[in-house]
Amino acid sequence: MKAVVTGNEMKAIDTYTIQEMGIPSLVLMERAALSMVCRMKERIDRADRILCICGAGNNGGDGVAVARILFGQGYSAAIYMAGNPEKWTEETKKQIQIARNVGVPEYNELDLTHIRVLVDGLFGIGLSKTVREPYHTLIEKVNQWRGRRKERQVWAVDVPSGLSSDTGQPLGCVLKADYTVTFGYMKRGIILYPGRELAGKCFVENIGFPGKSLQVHPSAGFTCHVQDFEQLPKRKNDSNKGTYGKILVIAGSKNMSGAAYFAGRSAFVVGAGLVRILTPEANRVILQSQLPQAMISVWEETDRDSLANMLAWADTLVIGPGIGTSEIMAQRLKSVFAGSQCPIVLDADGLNLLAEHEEWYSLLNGRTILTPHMGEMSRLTGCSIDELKADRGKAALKLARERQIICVLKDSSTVVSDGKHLYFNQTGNHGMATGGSGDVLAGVIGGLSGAGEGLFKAAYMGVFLHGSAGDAAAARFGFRGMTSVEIIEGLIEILKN
Ligand SMILES: NC(=O)C1=CN([C@@H]2O[C@H](COP(=O)(O)OP(=O)(O)OC[C@H]3O[C@@H](n4cnc5c(N)ncnc54)[C@H](O)[C@@H]3O)[C@@H](O)[C@H]2O)[C@@H](O)CC1
Ligand SMILES: Nc1ncnc2c1ncn2[C@@H]1O[C@H](COP(=O)(O)OP(=O)(O)O)[C@@H](O)[C@H]1O
Ligand SMILES: [K+]
Repeated sequence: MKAVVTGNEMKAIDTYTIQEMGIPSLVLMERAALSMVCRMKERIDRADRILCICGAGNNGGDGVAVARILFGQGYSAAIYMAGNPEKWTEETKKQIQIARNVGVPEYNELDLTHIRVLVDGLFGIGLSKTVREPYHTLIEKVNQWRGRRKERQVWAVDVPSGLSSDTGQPLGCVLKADYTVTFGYMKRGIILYPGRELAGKCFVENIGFPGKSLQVHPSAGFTCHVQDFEQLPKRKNDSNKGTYGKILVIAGSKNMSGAAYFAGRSAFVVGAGLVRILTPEANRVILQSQLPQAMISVWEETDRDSLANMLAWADTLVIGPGIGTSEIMAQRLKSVFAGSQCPIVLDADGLNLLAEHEEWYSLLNGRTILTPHMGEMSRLTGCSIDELKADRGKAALKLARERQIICVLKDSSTVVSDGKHLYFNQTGNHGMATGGSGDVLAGVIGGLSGAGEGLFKAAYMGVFLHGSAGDAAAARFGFRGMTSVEIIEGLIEILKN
């Protein structure tokens, strides 16, 4: 797992490193600039004209140092100081002084005519509120210059200027980058859309912040990488089907057998020992033929005693895909919540029913993972989708804390919260915007929970795994061709490897 920080969290780590650890600010800056130059050299030519646009803050100081190092190595690099000289920080002043001593060319006016590579050191994590003039006009001018011309490159220092490093939203306007080299730790705003797109390809460079800085100023946010697959529950030789969890999937309605199939099959694929699907009679034959490994029970033959037996049997319940929102289903869900004690993954129509029955939260808290997409989240919270997207992390954290549940807020950039921590997902792709993809996720999380994972870990590992499966599916079948069936194949492939 790797930390994902807000601007303020990064500042606290910065300050602690400089003031308490004694690493001088200029040393960090030099390392930041060196790491950036190293990345750039893999992708630029010696003949390229490079212009570093620098603001008054330390982001500008980094930009000046980048220009000076490139110039010293024989590249055609120049500087344009965009910020107000009265606001230059001490470090930035020092960098300009060094650059002038060395003889790095300096533009007095912004002229992009012959430039091929632009380094954006206008604003970093110090940007507050909406970008003011004259910077707004400057950013628009650079964006126009870049246009869609592939031969022109923009490299953002730390974060693209104008982007909120906390929410991924533009603060008025953003200088669109092809590459971003971010220092210390990944920033939330670079993972969350539209920031992820505006930042281009991102490199995280450790420029010497000691681990102790993060221990003293821990971040609430984190993300997972491929090595975190190690965290998945281990399988044992000396085991049986009861070892890996019994999952009861309550899913499907008369014209929706697929939702039950996807959730049930995915729970099996991540390793569940036994899966039982409770669904209407109309789905019995379909599911028995499509998913013979699952046990099928039907609502029409379920009385109070048999429901109690099923609930006592299950280690985890996955509830909601394709169940509809009828009054009779609402009554059934209430009996399920009241009659069970095990973890619950509540998805889709289960969430829509919950939005109409707030009193159910008292039956759910402490043992439930809610997996809303933006529309369902809007129904659950009463906030508009735009309000939710303005700060996804905050929205997930708030619901989780207030309702004492785990919130998986699904989107192109999914976040997961237990009310204290925030997982930011980096796997997955637009090929996953396909019917049934969410049902697969519910089954994956249910399967992991049934295998004994804690709720929060089952939720974020499930999201990580599901996105990775989507990436494997896209690699094999392409974004358009892949459907939820291929996402399940992707799951099988990555879990095998
Ligand atoms: N401690 C350090 O010395 C280090 C700093 N680093 C760099 O320093 C950056 C942070 O530096 P700063 O804290 O100086 O901040 P920034 O350089 O990101 O931004 C501050 C500047 O932007 C102006 N500004 C802020 N909001 C504005 C708005 N809405 N419209 C117009 N102007 C606005 C401020 O007046 C100030 O001049 C990081 O992003 C990183 O690039 C790195 O070099 C790592 C080490
Ligand atoms: N553009 C995208 N990038 C990454 N993941 C996506 C994207 N679009 C959708 N997803 C993922 O696909 C799943 C869709 O879930 P959901 O909307 O509930 O689908 P359904 O109701 O069809 O099952 C979520 O896990 C979501 O994060
Ligand atoms: K920048």
